[in-house]
Amino acid sequence: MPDAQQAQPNILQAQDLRIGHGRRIVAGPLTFSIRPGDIIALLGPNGSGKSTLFRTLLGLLPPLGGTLRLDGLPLAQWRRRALAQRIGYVPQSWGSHFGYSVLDTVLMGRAAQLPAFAQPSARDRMLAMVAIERLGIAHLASHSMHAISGGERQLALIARALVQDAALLIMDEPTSSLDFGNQLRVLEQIRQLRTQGVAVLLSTHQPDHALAVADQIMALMPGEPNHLLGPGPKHTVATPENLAALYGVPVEMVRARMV
Ligand SMILES: Nc1ncnc2c1ncn2[C@@H]1O[C@H](COP(=O)(O)OP(=O)(O)OP(=O)(O)O)[C@@H](O)[C@H]1O
Repeated sequence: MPDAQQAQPNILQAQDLRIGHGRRIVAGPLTFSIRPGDIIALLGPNGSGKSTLFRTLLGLLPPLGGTLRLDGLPLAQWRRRALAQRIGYVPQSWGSHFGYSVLDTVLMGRAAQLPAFAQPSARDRMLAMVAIERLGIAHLASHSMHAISGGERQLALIARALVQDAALLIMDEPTSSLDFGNQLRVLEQIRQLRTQGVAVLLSTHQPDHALAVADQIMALMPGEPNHLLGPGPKHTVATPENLAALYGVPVEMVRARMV
């Protein structure tokens, strides 16, 4: 990590955080911090608590222990709108029943930055179109979100997060339903966010994607409750031994390069 980045104050800091549902602690204690420009990949088998962690970081689930601070202030003290201006979220799927167009959906990303009830401006529309073009879906701008493929919908949701101007983007398996070309395109977009000082925390079931895009990796290791390995430099966390312990299968690694 460059020195300048290390000197930046934390955006998010979790100290001995315990996460879960009701009284059941799924994982913890978790201690990590996220600074501007960090790209951190979160690995963990099915049911290990990745979504539970994201929901906790988004203020949708209360921590079951420890502390969680955004810009130094306990997360519980943040108002929802202010939180949405600081943290953007890219879900795995689009749950809306409304037939919004791709452009309208991406424009919703600007809403967090606008005064309440304000209409998006020409600049907001321009920023939305730029993001749509960056992700290669300009030809779908006027299409309904219901009338495009799952992978195209995911690209639209990533475009929506890009225009949000949030300091931290949380991405739930951002490449899961994308074809090979779009996976590389999205990983490249994520890497470019670092140059804009945006921090990204993303989950993935593909360790090779974590190695391709992240600076640091952390993993929810099996246990009662699950515990955190890392975050640390990617090649020290994603070792064959650690990945074998994480997924319960023998792992051999070969180095390949993404061009
Ligand atoms: N709403 C809920 N109420 C109670 N328990 C839940 C709820 N949602 C998830 N869980 C449980 O919490 C644990 C962690 O689930 P979570 O969805 O966070 O895992 P995950 O790592 O995101 O899994 P996947 O990779 O399959 O998406 C699991 O044991 C799950 O059954």
